[in-house]
Amino acid sequence: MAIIEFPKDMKWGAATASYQVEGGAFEDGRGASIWDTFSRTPGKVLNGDNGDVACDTYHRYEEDIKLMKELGIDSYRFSVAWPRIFPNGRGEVNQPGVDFYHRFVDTLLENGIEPMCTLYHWDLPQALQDEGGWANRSTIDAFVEYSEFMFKEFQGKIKNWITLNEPWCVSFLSNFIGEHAPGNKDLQLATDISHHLMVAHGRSVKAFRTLKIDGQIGYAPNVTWKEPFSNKQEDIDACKREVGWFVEWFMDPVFKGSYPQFMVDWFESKGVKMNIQDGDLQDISQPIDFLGINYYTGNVARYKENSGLFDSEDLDMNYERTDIGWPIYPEGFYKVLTYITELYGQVPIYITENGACYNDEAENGRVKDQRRITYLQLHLAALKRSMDSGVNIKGYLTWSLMDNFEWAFGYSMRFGIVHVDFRTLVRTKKDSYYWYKQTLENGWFDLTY
Ligand SMILES: N=NNCCOCCOc1ccc(-c2cn(C[C@@H]3NC[C@@H](O)[C@H]3O)nn2)cc1
Repeated sequence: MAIIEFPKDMKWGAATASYQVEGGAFEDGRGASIWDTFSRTPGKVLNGDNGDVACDTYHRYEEDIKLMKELGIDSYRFSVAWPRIFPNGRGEVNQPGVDFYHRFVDTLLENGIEPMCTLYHWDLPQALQDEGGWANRSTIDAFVEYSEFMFKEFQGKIKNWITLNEPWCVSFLSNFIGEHAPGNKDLQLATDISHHLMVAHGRSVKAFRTLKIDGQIGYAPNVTWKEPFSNKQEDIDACKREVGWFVEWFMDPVFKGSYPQFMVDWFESKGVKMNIQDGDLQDISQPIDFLGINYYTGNVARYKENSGLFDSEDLDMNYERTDIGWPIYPEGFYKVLTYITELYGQVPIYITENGACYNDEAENGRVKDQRRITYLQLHLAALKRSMDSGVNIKGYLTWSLMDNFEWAFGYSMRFGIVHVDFRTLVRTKKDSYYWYKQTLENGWFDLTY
């Protein structure tokens, strides 16, 4: 037995994202997004799944907010579908789309739940992609126009803003590895996109400050941890490159005003050059109010010549894995959080995503997902350990409130503490929902693993 206790003022929440839960893909003037296109491209999404209906949150949000209220969360992280606001990415506003988010946010507030709004969680308007998408610097201007509209429209209602979700996924997973929309496989393109995303983030923060919006703003990179298999310098350096791809690449420009030279040099060795324009790094390094961190997994790794992008290989340490195949590595959570604090100081951090994929089904109105409870216990214990080491954690939002469209895995991979039957859309609270509810109520839990 070990009681893991958290500060009374810590914020607790849950997270989702527009394309993964909303549905209503063709309703009330919503424009197409790159994920509507990608999911309709044969072979890109498992079982040919798409977000046309998803969890139907577009119509069932009152039921979902009731679940949040019963859960007892302080904050709910959602994202706005850019093409619902600007069907063509810029210019004409789609008022019914704006009205939906007002109804949604008003209902959250009426139930005492703080909205945490992500402006960009991957559903880029297809009209912008048709002009090159994030590879085209004009998309930066479109994102600033969208940001400014949202800041002004929801001023006073939304006080917690996130510009970008997981820029690593938007740039490298989607344009180098090619697993996500739009599915390119070009390292130079992906690197250019990573830079344009960060410029868009910085200029959105600048707009937030210029408009004197009441509230706080940050962004939410996803991170991992790679522990060197040995003390050999080659193993240490290989892991530093792997972690630097997620941490320093997306955080040095914000907190230090420059890209990490060891990564720039490595990319140059792969034939990639940086295309930075005057003023870009000043824009990117606008001070932010908090850093969102998304963590799921990590591993032990070592140097292996000509293996992958960074001459590294993950080792099979026989760690337990979740149903999506990711090693369960809570030590990595502690390590990456303390590493970030060593690099950038005690930046206020919200864990904006952490959770596990387990595909337990509902039986007689119950979902026994004990493995998810164990995952959450181990990672919250690691989180508390990082807090005791000086990491400035302000809140924890689990991914996800409910099972949803898990991108290229479609509906086959379940991350929710609420089960969704995608045939009937019936929601069923899992055992982990009740465990999380109790933990939020107490502000502590008994680590029974
Ligand atoms: N380390 N080297 N990797 C190189 C090889 O990568 C292969 C695949 O990589 C990745 C990395 C990360 C992810 C990922 C998924 N989620 C879950 C979503 N988060 C936002 C929310 O929408 C959730 O659905 N978060 N992260 C997927 C694949």
